[in-house]
Amino acid sequence: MTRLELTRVTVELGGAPITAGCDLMVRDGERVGLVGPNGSGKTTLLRTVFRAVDPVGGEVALDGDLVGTLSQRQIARRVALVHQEPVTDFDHTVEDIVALGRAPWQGAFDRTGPAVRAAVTEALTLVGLPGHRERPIGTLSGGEKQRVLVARAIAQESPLLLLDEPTNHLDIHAALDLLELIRALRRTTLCVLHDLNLAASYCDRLYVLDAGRVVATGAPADILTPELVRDVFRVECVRLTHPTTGKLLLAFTASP
Ligand SMILES: Nc1ncnc2c1ncn2[C@@H]1O[C@H](COP(=O)(O)OP(=O)(O)OP(=O)(O)O)[C@@H](O)[C@H]1O
Repeated sequence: MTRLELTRVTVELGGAPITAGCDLMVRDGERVGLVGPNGSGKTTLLRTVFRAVDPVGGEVALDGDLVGTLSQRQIARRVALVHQEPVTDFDHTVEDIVALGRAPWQGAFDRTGPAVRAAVTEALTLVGLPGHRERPIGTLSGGEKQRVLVARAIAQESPLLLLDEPTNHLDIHAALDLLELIRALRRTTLCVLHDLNLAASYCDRLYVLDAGRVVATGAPADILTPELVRDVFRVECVRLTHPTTGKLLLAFTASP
């Protein structure tokens, strides 16, 4: 069982308010999306979960435990992060990166131990990169790098997965592939996504952030109305139904 609960979370950075009184819950097994315009506070909210940012107000709880009472190691056993920056550390091999996922579970970090090697093999096989183990990370494509970060999260065995724009640098095939891979992992996930159609097809529920506040939450088809999209994202759209998946499909036009 895993459960993430943010209650009235308020964050200030550099003396400026970034989020204000945000409530957000991710229940066991759910795939929850966090959407909103650039600068609305999505990444900041995500960062409160692993204490990269401490709120000035409100609470963040993992399975009922306030994250402020947990060590980084305890948090890392419960939460894995797949972030948006491409891996730029050219010197490390794929194996080095994935093995880092085992660090929260080890006494003295030993990335060459047989248990770690087995975990790396299993994770790389799951993400479809079993032959990439010895490759320097800098030689991989953007899609492959993202898969390596997912493999690291798999090796971490944390029940909650946080994803910050995981499809950002990916072409549409790689983006759909990655989301399908994450869906197949069946972890509880909170995922920041910019593409509302990807969010609508991938997520059970969405939270919409605007200027640091949660302005809507619910099933994508219930909340992504033309009015909300206009108010929050400043574009016009019409709602369609995907002919094969039956999912909500938004067709956008720039506002006049
Ligand atoms: N360390 C910091 N000091 C001051 N302001 C910050 C800091 N980090 C972030 N901010 C500001 O907080 C606001 C929210 O940023 P955040 O990255 O959370 O937004 P976001 O919704 O994830 O944006 P994007 O979609 O562009 O990634 C932005 O205005 C940003 O400039």
